[in-house]
Amino acid sequence: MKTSDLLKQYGIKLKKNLGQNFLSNTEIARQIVEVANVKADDVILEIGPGAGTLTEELLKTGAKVVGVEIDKRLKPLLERLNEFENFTLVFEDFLKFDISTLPKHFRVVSNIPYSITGPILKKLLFSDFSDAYLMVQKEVGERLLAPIGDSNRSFLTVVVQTFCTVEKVLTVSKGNFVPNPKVDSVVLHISKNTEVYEKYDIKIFWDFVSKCFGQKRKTLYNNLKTFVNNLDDLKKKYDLTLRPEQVSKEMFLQIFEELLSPN
Ligand SMILES: C[S@@+](CC[C@H](N)C(=O)[O-])C[C@H]1O[C@@H](n2cnc3c(N)ncnc32)[C@H](O)[C@@H]1O
Repeated sequence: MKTSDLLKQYGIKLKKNLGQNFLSNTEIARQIVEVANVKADDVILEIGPGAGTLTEELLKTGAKVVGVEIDKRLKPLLERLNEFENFTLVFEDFLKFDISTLPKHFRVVSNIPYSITGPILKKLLFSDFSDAYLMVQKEVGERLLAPIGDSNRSFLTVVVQTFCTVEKVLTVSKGNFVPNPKVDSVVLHISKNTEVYEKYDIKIFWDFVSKCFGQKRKTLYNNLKTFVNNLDDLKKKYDLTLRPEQVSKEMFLQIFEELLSPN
């Protein structure tokens, strides 16, 4: 059944504040599952299954799917998928969900709510996930993929690109959702770089880079000055006159190692 008909049948009006732009094209859901190469022995986390369009395609692969949805109004609609024995449905705010209950190396396939992209990424990056296929708004995708020197580059870009490999695998136009969002979406593949995870503490690096981007328009020197006492040695080795968006992930890692890393 079409997503819009399902919503009508269950009398559900979508909420903007929950980022409820539901996928209405089953073919796109199939493409995402295919590109993610979902296998029967995978454990897949889906954040916000919504009306279950993507969920149903994930379940057909035989993979164990754990859907975490905040909106209890969607219960009757999503419970139609309980016929799949491989489905676990949890009604909870994902940001409060105990992610440690998932087995190590779980995978993520989700069309995530736009307004909490940052907190979702933080929770995933700090977890035992192995890789994620995330549908995000195009501009979020551009920010996470932004190269050195691009004004779109943020501290999140640096952390994600340092600890993971990020690539765009699909573009999905706005016409494939109900209601239609203002912008197109992209599907990103974010895959954990285990060597970097083993060597550095992502939580400390997250705080470090976030402070380095404290004032994006100022130089790295001026940002570092706010939390490092003496920059004399560092100034001799690195060009601290760069703005944070102009600094490579390698240079961030080197400075991090010198200053803060306990390893
Ligand atoms: C962009 S929609 C995607 C829905 C569905 N996966 C699809 O592709 O059609 C985002 C979904 O996330 C849910 N959501 C929003 N905030 C959430 C949160 N904090 N925790 C869990 N789910 C949330 C919304 O209710 C909605 O179902």
